[in-house]
Amino acid sequence: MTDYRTHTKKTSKILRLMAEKYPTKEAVYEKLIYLQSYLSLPKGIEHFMSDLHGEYASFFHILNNCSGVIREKVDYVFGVRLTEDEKAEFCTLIYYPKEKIDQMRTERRATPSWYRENLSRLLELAKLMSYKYPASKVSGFIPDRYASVIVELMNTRPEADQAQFLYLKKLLNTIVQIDSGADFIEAFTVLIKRLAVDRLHIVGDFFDRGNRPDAILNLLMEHPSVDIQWGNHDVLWMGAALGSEACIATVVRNSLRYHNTDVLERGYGISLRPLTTFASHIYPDEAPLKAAERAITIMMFKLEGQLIARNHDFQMESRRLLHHIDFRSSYARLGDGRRYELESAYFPTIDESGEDVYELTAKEQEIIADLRSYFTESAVLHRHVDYLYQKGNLYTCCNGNLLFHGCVPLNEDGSFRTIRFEGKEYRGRSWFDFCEQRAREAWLHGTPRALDFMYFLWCGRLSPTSGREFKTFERALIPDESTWKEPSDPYYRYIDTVECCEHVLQEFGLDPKRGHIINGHVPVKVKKGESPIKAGGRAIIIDGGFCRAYHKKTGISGYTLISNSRGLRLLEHQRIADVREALRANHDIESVSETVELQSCHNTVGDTDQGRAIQDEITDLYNLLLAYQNGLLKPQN
Ligand SMILES: O=P(O)(O)OC[C@H]1O[C@](O)(COP(=O)(O)O)[C@@H](O)[C@@H]1O
Ligand SMILES: [Mn+2]
Repeated sequence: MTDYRTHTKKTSKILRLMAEKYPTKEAVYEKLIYLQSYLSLPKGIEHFMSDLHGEYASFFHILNNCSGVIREKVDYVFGVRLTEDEKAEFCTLIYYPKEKIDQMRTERRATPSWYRENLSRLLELAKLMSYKYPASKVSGFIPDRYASVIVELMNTRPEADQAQFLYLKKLLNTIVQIDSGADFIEAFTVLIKRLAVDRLHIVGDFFDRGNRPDAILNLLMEHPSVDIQWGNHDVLWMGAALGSEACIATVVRNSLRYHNTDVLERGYGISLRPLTTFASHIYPDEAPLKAAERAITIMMFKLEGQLIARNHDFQMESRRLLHHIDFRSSYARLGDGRRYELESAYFPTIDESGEDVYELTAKEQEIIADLRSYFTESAVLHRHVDYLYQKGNLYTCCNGNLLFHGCVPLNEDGSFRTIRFEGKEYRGRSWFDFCEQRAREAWLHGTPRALDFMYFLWCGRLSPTSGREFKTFERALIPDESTWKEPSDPYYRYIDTVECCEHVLQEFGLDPKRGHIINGHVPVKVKKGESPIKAGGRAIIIDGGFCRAYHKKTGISGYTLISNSRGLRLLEHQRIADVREALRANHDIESVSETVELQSCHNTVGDTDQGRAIQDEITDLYNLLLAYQNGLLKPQN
């Protein structure tokens, strides 16, 4: 009885709230008709990318050419009506409208007929691409200032009727005559790009290696529909911004290694001056950058060592190695019991005879405190980190697929690994949920334990974003490369088996037979014949190496995975293009397309997560209509 009453009370509360939004029967009809029919349209196009690693030029181009989709649509619409050169030039106009128009003006080719011709081509393309969307959604994609004229243009049917043909001609002529051709071209290109990508998923690693992660994030922040799955490099920077000293030292070290100090200094206003001055003092024989890298590396090992010592649950004891250095002989004893010679025996900042090799010197403390204040006070960095927290998660379940950067920790036999942490046990999804919660604690409360945790997420063997035992100590200090190999989680082997994929999908509440796992983190060595498609398409690893440093390894320059109404398709981007190159010769990134999965029937909006939410709304609307009809609620007139 009580249950029934609470239930009806709750229902009528929902109905009353809905009645405020839809006060008349007509308003309910309108919404119901719209939602019901929307469910039958093809599902929106999702694009997935990962491991952007600061490669702004490539990302900018791929965002502008919508991963190659625009070129395909142009081919489809204009086929042999335009020559290859004309199509290439038209594509460049869509990718870079402002720059292309400037170029045409400088070359005195921007004639009224050029404007008219291109506007009419853009209109034709936009019309074809809009068929997948309800009209109201299309108008939402049009930049406000031009909405009414573009809607008018989109509604013309010149092929059906002579009067319509003349009407369209007049519209275009007037636009050009009053000198607004350039504005309208630009507005159309915005619309076309929105129509090409309904949702963008970035499966982690914005930062490090490439030099403009800040510009990537600025660009992305303008995109209307994005979600992010954090990568290990992202959590490292997030931890640094929030004040973790171990994260700060590592970020600075990575930037120095890749000569990317501009990101820090110019992008985020973080001065490395105190560090470089100090470093050139203690390593006078080294070049300034090298000296700074050496100095911060030792600080990083000290801070990391302290952090590992106070966090046994991270299970990273094997990474505390400074105290295994025999400073007199300049050898270090590693976990395998063997002694390895060090690259250098010179450790001016370590008190070799002292009690604690992990203690920072007074000067080091001063430097890290300075750096810490720069990181925690950089407004630009904090805007980016807030965005990563707002749009990002450790994993995302979207339309039946599971997205995360690294791995689900497994045992050697492929079962989920149980992880003990602070007296509790976690495995599979519960471990992801715990890790995400702790990462959010760092953002919301900045607790020391959560800040330490961010470092663990960056490089912990059990971290879902890493899943590798980093050999930073060996890579930095021991020339013998046999010590550099980083053992990784069994997940990275098992992911090639259908059984493992199904097990993981099920663990995250997804249909094991229909879902896919989408990961980044591990560069796919295409050159060596490795495929990004695992377990017959149940998992796809889309780290194609946007980052230049990895091109040699992967042999390509990045992937975009595309999910449309017919299935999944992978685009392999062949070589980097940039704006100048595109404008000079209308060059595009060449992309090779591979079908991962082709469905026999089209997926509709009704088959998506959004579709299921709409279905709920429809049920509520029917109930409201019923309440209006049977007098439970009174509609307004
Ligand atoms: O997530 P990613 O891109 O694989 O980066 C982490 C890797 O980078 C490293 O820190 C190596 O970096 P370097 O190439 O700069 O030496 C490895 O130890 C680690 O496995
Ligand atoms: Mn990674």
